Order: sequence, then C-alpha cells, then structure tokens
Amino acid sequence: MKLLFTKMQGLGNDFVVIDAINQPVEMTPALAQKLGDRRFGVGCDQLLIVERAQQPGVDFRYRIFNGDGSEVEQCGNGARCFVRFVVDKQLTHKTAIRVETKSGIIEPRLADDGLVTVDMGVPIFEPARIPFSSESDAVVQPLEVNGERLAITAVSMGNPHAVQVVGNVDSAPVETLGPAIEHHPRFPARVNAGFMQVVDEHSIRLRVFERGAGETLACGTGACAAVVAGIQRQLLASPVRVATCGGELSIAWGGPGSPVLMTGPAVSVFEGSIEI
Ligand SMILES: N[C@H](CCC[C@H](N)C(=O)O)C(=O)O
Repeated sequence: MKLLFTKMQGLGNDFVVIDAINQPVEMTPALAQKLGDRRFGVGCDQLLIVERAQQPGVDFRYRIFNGDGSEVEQCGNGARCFVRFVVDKQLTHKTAIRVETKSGIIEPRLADDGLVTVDMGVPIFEPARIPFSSESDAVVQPLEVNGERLAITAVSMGNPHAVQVVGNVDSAPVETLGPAIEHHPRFPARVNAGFMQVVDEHSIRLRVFERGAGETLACGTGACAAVVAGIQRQLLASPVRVATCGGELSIAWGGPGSPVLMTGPAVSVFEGSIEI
C-alpha cells in the first residue's frame, strides 16, 4: 500500500504526519518505528496520526508515536503542526479546534501570522499521576542518577517530565544524564529529561532529552513543564520565553489549576509517499 504523509517541523522537532481519515491505515508501534527510522524509513522524532474524533464536541483524534515506536500521551510541537496540517489539508474550516489525545483534550488555535497557540491543559504534580515513585509531593525532589544527587521537579503535561536547573545548557551533560534519567526506575513509564538555564524571570534556555526519541531540537511539552517547574520554584514569572536549540516558544501559566498556553511556529516541509 502507498502511504501519503507530510513531513513537518516545530522548531526543528520533526514529524511525519499521516491522515488516517482518508487513508486506510492502522498505525502500530512496529510500523511507527519503521517509518520513523532515519536510515531505512522516512525519519522523524515523532509520528502524528490524524483520526476521526471518538467523542462528541471534539474535532479530531490525535495519536502520537515516538521514533522508537512507543505511543505517548502528548506532544506540544506536534499539536501546533497538527492544526496547521488539518487546515492546510482542508480537513476542517475552523482555525481553532478541539483535539482528543491519550491524555485529554487540547485546543490548538492557528493565528493569522501563522503562529499557533495551544491550550495544553492543566499540569499534574501528584506523583502517582505523573507517574513518579515518591512519598513526597515537594516541588524539588532528590534523584540519585549515576552516583549524582540531582534536584528535579517532576510534572506531567499529559506526558511525564523531570526538570532540573543547570548553570549553562551548552555544557550540561545531556548525552549522559539524559538516558539515565529517562530510564530511571522511579519513573515506571520512563520520562522526558529537561535541562533548564534561567536567564531571567521571563526567559530560560532549555534542552530536553526526550523519552523514546533522544535529544530533540525542541520539546513543546518540555517547555511547558520547565516553565511550570520554574514558576513553582519561584524562579520564573509568566509569560516566559523559552529558547530551544531550534528556536523560541512563549509559555504562559496562571498557576496551579490553570492551563498552560504555548505559542510557536508550525511548518510543512514536504509531501511524500512510501510503500508499506
Ligand atoms: N517524547 C515525548 C513525546 C513528544 C513530546 C515532544 N516532542 C513535544 O513537543 O512535546 C514523550 O515520550 O512523552
């Protein structure tokens, strides 16, 4: 079968986007891994699958697979590309849509300047819901990694994040600490590892070693998690500019119980097809 796809990117976090409404395709972890392979497939950090909504009051269903084939709950940069895709493909005439994901409903909105704002929902701090094995719900918690005692903030944006503050993201040991944090036994579903440098109370630099994908040029949910962690640690004040390796996101959050709003670009790179 010939599968049509669109290659997209949000700040260099790259995606293979597939319309599974108008194509008879059932995504599986094995197929996702094959398509995500940068040598033997198309290559991407994540695959985004566009499906019909399964519940009333929602426009689409959005499934997300990491390049390693794991299906996950949420993807921030992907959410911006999702709305760009369904508008460009005329799958909707709306520019503000409600999208069902594994972790709940998100609301991306395409603006006239091409930027996309997404209501990413309310962050979750309860350890059991992250999930993170901890007797405490303190904002900063110790995590023993490779003989080091790190100070992390565990938070879920629908997907799990462990955020730490570093002096300089350029010299942060992302390549070594990232995988060790991702697979830490206290994160039973694995975790995305964020390394945040505070520039001032409205500006950070961020690198993220993503669960199931490795370090990416940008991570939207990681940016949301870092800003939330920084505000909870009283290091940041909303809104916050997040400088990633791939470009800048703007994140706003009104505090516990409020949704996180993320704004940034979404770009279509090329159309393609592949035999599956
Ligand atoms: N690797 C993430 C999914 C993609 C998140 C990221 N690409 C974003 O923009 O939020 C996870 O396993 O939870």
